[in-house]
Amino acid sequence: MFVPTLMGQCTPEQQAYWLPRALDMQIIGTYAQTELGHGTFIRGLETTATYDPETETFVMNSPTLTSYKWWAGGLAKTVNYCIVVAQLYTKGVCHGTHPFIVQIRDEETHMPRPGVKVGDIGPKLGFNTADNGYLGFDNYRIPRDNMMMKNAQVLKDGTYVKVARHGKATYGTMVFVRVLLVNEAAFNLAKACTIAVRYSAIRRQCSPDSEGSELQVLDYSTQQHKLFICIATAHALQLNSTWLWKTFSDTLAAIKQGNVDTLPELHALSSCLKALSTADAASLIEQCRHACGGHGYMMSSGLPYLYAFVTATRTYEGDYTILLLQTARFLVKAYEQVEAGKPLTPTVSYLSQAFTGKKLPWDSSPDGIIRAFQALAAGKLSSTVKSLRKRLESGLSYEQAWELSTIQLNGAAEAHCRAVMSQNYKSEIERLTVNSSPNVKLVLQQLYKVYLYYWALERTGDLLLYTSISESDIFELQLRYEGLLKEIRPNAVGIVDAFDLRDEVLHSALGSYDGNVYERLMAEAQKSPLNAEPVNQTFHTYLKPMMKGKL
Ligand SMILES: CCCCCCC/C=C/C(=O)SCCNC(=O)CCNC(=O)[C@H](O)C(C)(C)COP(=O)(O)OP(=O)(O)OC[C@H]1O[C@@H](n2cnc3c(N)ncnc32)[C@H](O)[C@@H]1OP(=O)(O)O
Ligand SMILES: Cc1cc2nc3c(=O)[nH]c(=O)nc-3n(C[C@H](O)[C@H](O)[C@H](O)COP(=O)(O)OP(=O)(O)OC[C@H]3O[C@@H](n4cnc5c(N)ncnc54)[C@H](O)[C@@H]3O)c2cc1C
Repeated sequence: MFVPTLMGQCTPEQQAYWLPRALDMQIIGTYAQTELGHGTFIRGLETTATYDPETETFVMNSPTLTSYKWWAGGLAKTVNYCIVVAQLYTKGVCHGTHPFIVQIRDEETHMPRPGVKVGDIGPKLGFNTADNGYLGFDNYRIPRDNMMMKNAQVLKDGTYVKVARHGKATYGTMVFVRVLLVNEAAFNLAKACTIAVRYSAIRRQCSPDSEGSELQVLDYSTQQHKLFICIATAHALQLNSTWLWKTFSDTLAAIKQGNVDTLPELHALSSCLKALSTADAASLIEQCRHACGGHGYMMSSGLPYLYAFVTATRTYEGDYTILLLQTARFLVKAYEQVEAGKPLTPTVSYLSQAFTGKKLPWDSSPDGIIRAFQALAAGKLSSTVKSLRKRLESGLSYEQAWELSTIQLNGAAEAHCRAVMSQNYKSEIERLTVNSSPNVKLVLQQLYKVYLYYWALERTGDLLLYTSISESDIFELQLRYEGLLKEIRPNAVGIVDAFDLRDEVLHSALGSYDGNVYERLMAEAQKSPLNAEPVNQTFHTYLKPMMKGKL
């Protein structure tokens, strides 16, 4: 995040100085925004940067315990520079949060600079190879030029000048990383399903027909139900990430030309796609672990590590709930635009046809299911706006009415995101398989249908509310879904092999290409320090005295 922020928040002159140093690793930096007391609410950050025109420096301070920076990766022991997000004061006025480049350690000795308090935050659920740190300042001075001045400037005399065309331009790095995280979610989920599918082809358990041999667990319908949605979701996330990256690049190009019109839609999209992709990836990686039974619980399976790593992505760079609420703000505005007969931006354009007051006729084709997901999102949005307005009519302020409606707002944003993801999944497959063989197309279509049927069956309650789907339609869809799992089964191992992940990347005794699961589990077990000696010292120190009654 250090380098992208240098690129996105510095003037060309600042970039010319800082970027070569960072890219050559002459300096190592991190992004220190979150504090002990505030992560989500950026406007509530407490670290201060007060401009002193006498010395042309900013004085950095951490006025409270809760103002200590907390979490930044590599901050504890590795980095010598930081981007610090702090409340900017000049001429006695607070201008809100701004980013600053702050040297925290000596470039030769690596000692913390006087006035800098830095350390490690301690062990975490995962991410333990990153020395996430804390950081506080005591009247620590940095040169005026170290304020990142692309979007706002403080002149030598302390005059504050706003440059950016958009009020949230300083949040740019977060948008960029949210876009990257969709890809990260796809990649890690692909790893987990490669491990779980390969293992399920090796693992044999139970014999449904008592005379026959034991089945590969991958042959069980319930196992296919657990795993094939993971493969389909990895594809859906990968294709959505490609699409989102293009949307991001187009918006960035427009911003460079001075046009910020598409930024709100990019923010709404990157927020909900980051939220849903990281949440889906984390829960499906856990599902892959379940699918591997006891051996999935071994660290040597690679799955606990993957889960611990990915579940953090649901929180960092904007918590799941918070980001969905950002998308919900955008959706409520889109609803109002429909009411006012105004045009809508592309990803919400489906809303213009949606508020008919009638249930959408159910159509179980893939296109029909996407339309049903859109109807569901529109229906939820409409009910949410009704709740919001009812609360406003009862005399509540907008903020109070909004707060009370946030559960529904999140539901509407989640449904919208699922509709967008399904639509993108379809259009990206079509775009990318124009020249593919019929068999490749067939397999990709099967996985795509698994995704649609799975989520339709997960959301039958909502579909009953907002479409004309009947009990027999649901029954028929269930049978079709179960049939599809059997069609995919013969290709399942080939499909995960096609992710093309090397054994070194998977790092799993269960998921290696050669399938030597039991040999690898045993080899990994031999590495346990407890196997280094036949009798452990604890026997002599504790067990023997206890058994002899001498403890
Ligand atoms: C593969 C890479 C691995 C990288 C490892 C990364 C390790 C982790 C790093 C981190 O976690 S860094 C810290 C990240 N922190 C966060 O993400 C904090 C989350 N919080 C926020 O983003 C914001 O505080 C908020 C929730 C968006 C709210 O901000 P604020 O209070 O300032 O705004 P609002 O009043 O809610 O909204 C006003 C207005 O602004 C629009 N808006 C908000 N954010 C953006 C944005 N990024 N871009 C464009 N527009 C934005 C928002 O939609 C509102 O618009 P209107 O509705 O008023 O039109
Ligand atoms: C592994 C890891 C690495 C990180 N790396 C960095 C880094 O490099 N740099 C950095 O600056 N930060 C980093 N962070 C911090 C991270 O960005 C924050 O933890 C994250 O943004 C969530 O903020 P929070 O911790 O304040 O959670 P909180 O906001 O305190 O969330 C707690 C709960 O309150 C809920 N909540 C909060 N506000 C509202 C609201 N308005 N409405 C409804 N519910 C609400 C949340 O949904 C959540 O359920 C990292 C975090 C982790 C876990």
